[in-house]
Amino acid sequence: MTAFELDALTKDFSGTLAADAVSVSVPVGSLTGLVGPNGAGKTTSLSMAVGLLRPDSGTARVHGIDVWADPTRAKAMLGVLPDGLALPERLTGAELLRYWGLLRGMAPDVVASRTAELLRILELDEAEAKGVLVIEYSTGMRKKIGLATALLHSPKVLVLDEPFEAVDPVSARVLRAIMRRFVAAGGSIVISSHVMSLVEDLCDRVAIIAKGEVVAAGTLDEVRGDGSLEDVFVRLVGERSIGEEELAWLGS
Ligand SMILES: Nc1ncnc2c1ncn2[C@@H]1O[C@H](COP(=O)(O)OP(=O)(O)OP(=O)(O)O)[C@@H](O)[C@H]1O
Repeated sequence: MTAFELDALTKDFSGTLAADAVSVSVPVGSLTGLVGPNGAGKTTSLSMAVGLLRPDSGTARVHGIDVWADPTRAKAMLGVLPDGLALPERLTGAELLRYWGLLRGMAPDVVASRTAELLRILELDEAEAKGVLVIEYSTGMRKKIGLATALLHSPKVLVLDEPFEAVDPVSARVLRAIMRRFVAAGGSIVISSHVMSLVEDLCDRVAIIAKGEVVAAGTLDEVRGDGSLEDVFVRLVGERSIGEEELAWLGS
């Protein structure tokens, strides 16, 4: 069964075809990695898939529910960590989560207990005790509180755009453990990442996107064959080297 289906999602930004019929299937219980070079169309595709950016054409379905035709039901099943998350910043992490949970119609006592647990597991509880506001958070702390907002309502599908960006190695382990726990409990995840080793370690499926098109997709083993994911990525996306004469002024 498919948890999350991106079906021919297309977006043209005044002549830039950022996503050209992007189709990606995320089976239930899978952890799917979306990889591709800068500007490939990952954020555009994921934003359309979760209901943040209206596609020119194509659809996205969460457990069969169309994200754009039935957003309320679809979004109840989605937990989203967008790229460059805009958060209300003059709140502490706990205040932000309470506000987020109540907006979603959750019971206040459930919000309170999950908030305390998430802050503790994500090691944001010390900052909370000192009354640190989200505006004062580091980039990695912002990722973590963003992930907490994505998890709070116990969604069925997590969509995480660059979840490990700026996150320290200890916290990255915690994030990986949370993701594995989520999948073991029957959830499904799609992440975008530039870190191939991490995708190989964490994901069971992968889609490579380049210039707005999916150029390879399948299980990790199907996509990488006998080589590494990085080898396949570079082969499909094209290598770029620096010539002898380029940047010659550096160090002169
Ligand atoms: N709001 C926008 N208006 C115009 N062009 C856009 C907009 N958002 C993205 N683009 C363009 O669409 C293309 C895909 O961008 P996108 O952010 O989806 O790539 P990405 O794969 O997420 O890149 P990165 O890995 O650098 O985050 C790029 O050419 C980008 O310049």
